[in-house]
Amino acid sequence: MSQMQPIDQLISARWLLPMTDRQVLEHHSVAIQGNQILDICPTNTALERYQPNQHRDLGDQLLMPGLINAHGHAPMTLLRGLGNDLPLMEWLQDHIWPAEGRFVDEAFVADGTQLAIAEMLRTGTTCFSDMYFFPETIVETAQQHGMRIQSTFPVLDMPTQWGSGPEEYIQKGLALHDRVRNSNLATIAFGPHAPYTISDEPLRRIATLAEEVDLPVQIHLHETAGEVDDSIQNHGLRPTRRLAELGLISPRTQCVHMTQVDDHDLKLLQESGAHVLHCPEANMKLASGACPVQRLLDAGVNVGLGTDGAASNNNLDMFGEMQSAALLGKLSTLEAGATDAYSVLRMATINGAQALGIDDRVGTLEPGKQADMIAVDLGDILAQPVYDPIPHLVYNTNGRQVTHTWVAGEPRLIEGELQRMDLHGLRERVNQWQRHIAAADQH
Ligand SMILES: CSC[C@H]1O[C@@H](n2cnc3c(O)ncnc32)[C@H](O)[C@@H]1O
Ligand SMILES: [Zn+2]
Repeated sequence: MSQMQPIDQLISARWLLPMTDRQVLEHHSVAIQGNQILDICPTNTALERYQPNQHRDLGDQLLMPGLINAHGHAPMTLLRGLGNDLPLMEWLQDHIWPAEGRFVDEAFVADGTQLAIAEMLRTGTTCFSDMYFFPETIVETAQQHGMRIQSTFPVLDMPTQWGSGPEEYIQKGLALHDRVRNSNLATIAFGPHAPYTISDEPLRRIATLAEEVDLPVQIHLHETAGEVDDSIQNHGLRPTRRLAELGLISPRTQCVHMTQVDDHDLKLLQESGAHVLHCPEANMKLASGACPVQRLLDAGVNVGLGTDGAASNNNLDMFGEMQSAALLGKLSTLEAGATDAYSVLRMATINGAQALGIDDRVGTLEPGKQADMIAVDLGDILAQPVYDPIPHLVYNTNGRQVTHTWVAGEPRLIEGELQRMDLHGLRERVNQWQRHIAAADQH
């Protein structure tokens, strides 16, 4: 008789979506050893082949890769709902930047990040990219709660609570990179805020350093038509062209928003291998515009998906974001076939991983990859019938249907309950922040 192989965990479900192609596997299991996927096979075979330390049979649920929120500002959960129904610059200048100037410190960043992590783990996100002040605190909080992160350290011309100017931001960011270079969960990237908050000289320096140290660069780009017009006035160039001339449009570049794309911009993106990160809900809420996602995908540009911060969304639920991406893509082109459900699921998984440069580790369920996975309950009567799980996930599902979340094989959400997080203490601190911030916003 053949020997059964001892393994750490076996997780079985009615449906399994590996996201390596459009297949939906039925009655399959994932075998996990340590933090990695060892095998994916029919459950009958798995039960003959493996002797798991723990076997979790999820019944009428679906297993898929954890979602990758490729752009956001985690601590801004504490500013959720501050300044609504306003365009970008009014929202930033009259509400957000004054509140940040007054309240952002390490405690604000730690509490806001924990709140964001609670929401993201609860709604199926296993990896997030972040751009905010005090990235050291953000990375530490993500590591404490076992979440995968790309932390992009901000670089701007002006001084903030975190630093005096480009030189100090870069020096602190690179020191953070040095500290986490061996981490399994955290990677670091440059985060020049936007073409309108940083001048040519530091942008050129970032391009050189990113190449030398081999780090990605994430930047808000072409968020509004106004940004493009201002750049033409101030620099004689559209922002993407300006960045390209400074050496900053390359396969390591993650361009956030891109609601304005002319033929020349498209060519620059296509030929450089730069990535686009689409944030449909923030773009709709601030009336910034619509990123031409299908046109980019058709041209071979990799497009990931992000929520942006909770202050312009106003949640971090990537299921809602997928639905918005699919619907906005159709409305803005008047093509029902645009941004189809499978393409949007790819944007929220493997495309995000590619943009962040971690697709060798996450983004699909495959042997050898990290066990970053989620289980989604498709059994509720309100979700019946399920003809095809792929469109069902995009058009019917919301983040609260996520029942389990694993990061690197560790369960962070079990049967809807966040593990190892003091939600009571967090709620008290968030209430305190709200009282202080609301009082200041009225003056
Ligand atoms: C430099 S840290 C991040 C900085 O970005 C601000 N921010 C949040 N959302 C947006 C957006 O959509 N466009 C531009 N800037 C944004 C945030 O308030 C921080 O100041
Ligand atoms: Zn943003």
